[in-house]
Amino acid sequence: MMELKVDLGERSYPIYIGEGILDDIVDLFNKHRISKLSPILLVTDDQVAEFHLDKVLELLLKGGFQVVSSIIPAGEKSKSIAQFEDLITVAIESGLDRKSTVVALGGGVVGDLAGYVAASYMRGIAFVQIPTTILAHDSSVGGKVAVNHPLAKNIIGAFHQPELVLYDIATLRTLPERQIKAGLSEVIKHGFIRDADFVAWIDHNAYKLLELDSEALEFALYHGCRIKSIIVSQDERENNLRAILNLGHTIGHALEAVAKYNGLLHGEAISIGMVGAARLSVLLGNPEHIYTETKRILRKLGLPIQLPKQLDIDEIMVAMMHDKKFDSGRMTFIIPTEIGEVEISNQVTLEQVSQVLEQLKQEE
Ligand SMILES: NC(=O)c1ccc[n+]([C@@H]2O[C@H](COP(=O)([O-])OP(=O)(O)OC[C@H]3O[C@@H](n4cnc5c(N)ncnc54)[C@H](O)[C@@H]3O)[C@@H](O)[C@H]2O)c1
Ligand SMILES: O=C(O)C(=O)C[C@@H](O)[C@H](O)[C@H](O)COP(=O)(O)O
Ligand SMILES: [Zn+2]
Repeated sequence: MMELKVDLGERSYPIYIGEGILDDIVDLFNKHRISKLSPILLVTDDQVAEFHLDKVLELLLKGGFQVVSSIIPAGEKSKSIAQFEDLITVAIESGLDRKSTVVALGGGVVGDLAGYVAASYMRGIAFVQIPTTILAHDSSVGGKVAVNHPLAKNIIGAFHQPELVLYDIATLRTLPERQIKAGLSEVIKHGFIRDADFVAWIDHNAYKLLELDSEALEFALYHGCRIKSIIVSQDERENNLRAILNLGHTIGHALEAVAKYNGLLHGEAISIGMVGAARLSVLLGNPEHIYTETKRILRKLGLPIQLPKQLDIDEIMVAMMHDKKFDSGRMTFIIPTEIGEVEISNQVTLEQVSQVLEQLKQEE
């Protein structure tokens, strides 16, 4: 089992990564003092439940924990105020108290939603992340928890760090192919923002990653979590530096909202957004290879690079104005200045943005 630390003073916590480590869940929960006297609310979705819920429930119950499980419908639409309220109802009716823990078993949707329940219930109770997607190497680390509003992605949320992250790579073997590719979008994002060698490694090992080769996967997820945890440790609440983790998200989040959280996966939207950020970079005077390389590698990972033609550019522009990085009338973009390096910029004009959105519809 590999271990990383998210270094946040008294809110520090470990990320455990390894194949088969769900078997150690009881020992890890005991080590991190998860209460056995108060009920745990275990949140998962109907697809994850099919493959992984029974095992987790059985281990926890045998280990002496009291567990109430709640299964939400799979998919981004569950990151809603309505679903949040339903889970709070379950928490009240099941007698969760201040010593209770919310456990998220699933991808980023379950993690963000369950985390927001943990952040809000009785003004905040303990939270554990058990990520089951590749993408969730990102969402399970860093404490951003949220639900969506029809007009703006993740606009209702909090910062609420987990007690621990238990990442069993064996759970990834039941993932559909499209979700594997979407997850790799955030893995390569971590390379694009901080580590050109990691990008080169992913480029070289792309096919191994797509086939879920154990060694390659473990290295990529460990490295992705490591880059994320270093950045979060320096700027937990996104006062500045942490915004670089948003590469591709100014455009990507707007695409998700305009698509009504349906049809475009988060990782896919971010892939298109990263091509957009690379195009903006070139418009701002950076070398052309930033765009061509970004696009080539994302394509190699089987990710979309073209903005869906049915999405309306004016609607996307309006959605971008609701981005949390929008500041004093200007959009903020994370701009790659080289492969593996980025800067935070609010120097991009609205004309440049709409020009790039038009170009993104023509990408091939
Ligand atoms: N909080 C953060 O820092 C952060 C970071 C990145 C992304 N996010 C959020 O994460 C969400 C996307 O996460 P995601 O891509 O994991 O989506 P997801 O949670 O919807 O999972 C993707 C799909 O895979 C299924 N699934 C999950 N694990 C499975 C498994 N092991 N086997 C079979 N099927 C499985 C799910 O049922 C779902 O249908 C978005 O809402 C995004 O905004 C948050
Ligand atoms: O952890 C962060 O910070 C990120 O930006 C990671 C992103 O991949 C993630 O999608 C996050 O939820 C976006 O945050 P938001 O503040 O733009 O909603
Ligand atoms: Zn993201």
